[in-house]
Amino acid sequence: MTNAIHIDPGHIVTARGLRKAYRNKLALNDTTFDIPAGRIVGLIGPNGAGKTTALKAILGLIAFDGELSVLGRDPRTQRDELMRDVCFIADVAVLPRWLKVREAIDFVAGVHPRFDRAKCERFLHGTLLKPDLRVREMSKGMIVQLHLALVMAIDARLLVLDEPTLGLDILYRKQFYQRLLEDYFDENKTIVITTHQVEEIEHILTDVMFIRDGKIVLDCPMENLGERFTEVLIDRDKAEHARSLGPLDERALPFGKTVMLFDGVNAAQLTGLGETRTPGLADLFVATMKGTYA
Ligand SMILES: Nc1ncnc2c1ncn2[C@@H]1O[C@H](COP(=O)(O)OP(=O)(O)OP(=O)(O)O)[C@@H](O)[C@H]1O
Repeated sequence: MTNAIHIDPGHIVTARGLRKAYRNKLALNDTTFDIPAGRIVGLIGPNGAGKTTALKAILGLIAFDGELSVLGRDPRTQRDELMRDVCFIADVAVLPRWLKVREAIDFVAGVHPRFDRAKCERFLHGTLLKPDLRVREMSKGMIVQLHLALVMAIDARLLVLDEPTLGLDILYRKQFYQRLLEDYFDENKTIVITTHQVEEIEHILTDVMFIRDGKIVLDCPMENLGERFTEVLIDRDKAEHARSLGPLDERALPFGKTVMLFDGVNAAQLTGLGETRTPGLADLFVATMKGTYA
């Protein structure tokens, strides 16, 4: 049965029916998705949804059941080959505190064949990160800058980022994503990012996947969200009729107004109910995940 899945050569990741059980908890439960090349995919889900487990499977760091192809390889058996084309940062707290900037560069240069030292030094130029500065002397934001410089100097086809900006202030977070977009991403690269900070990455994503209880519950290119989902500011006297169309979610606003979110309801049926717009990713996330902690 192995290798029975059809793998589209344009896809960087093909996952079919992934399953990972931790004692009595299913972290991945028939998880199925594709990641095409040249995309920036947000894997978004509540705490404990299985995001990190999915990334660990992609990186060949855990055992699991199901079919998974990453850059045409099985991460369980071809991890070493795979790592030549894949780059990841788990989180920014992993660098040892005694490490100097120059040693961090030497280390990555030693372990990663696609690391471009000159490019890394260009990224560091103009920052406060001088070669002899130690990690313990850096602020959290400076550690992120170092990480960014190290990671963006690696010419990897797939970059995997698990909560890359956790614990950092909004200025650094914005800068991180902006640089990722401007200085790293191109059509030959694919980026997978997990995060809770939906609003900040929304504008750089090309695709979004929502994961809940180990299952992909939404998988959609950003440009198609508007076709599928509509938010309507319902006129007071239209609420009953609107409810009969089965909104995914409903929330009250001041002055007796109501906002309803519809999935796949024809635009023609919604006109006349009130003002319509495409929902933001955060509202969509909240609506989709309702009842998670119930
Ligand atoms: N090593 C482990 N041993 C036991 N259970 C684990 C282990 N790793 C993860 N789990 C469980 O698997 C589930 C999925 O965890 P995972 O870390 O993938 O979630 P996540 O979506 O990344 O969550 P968060 O947003 O909180 O980081 C959780 O219920 C978690 O408790």
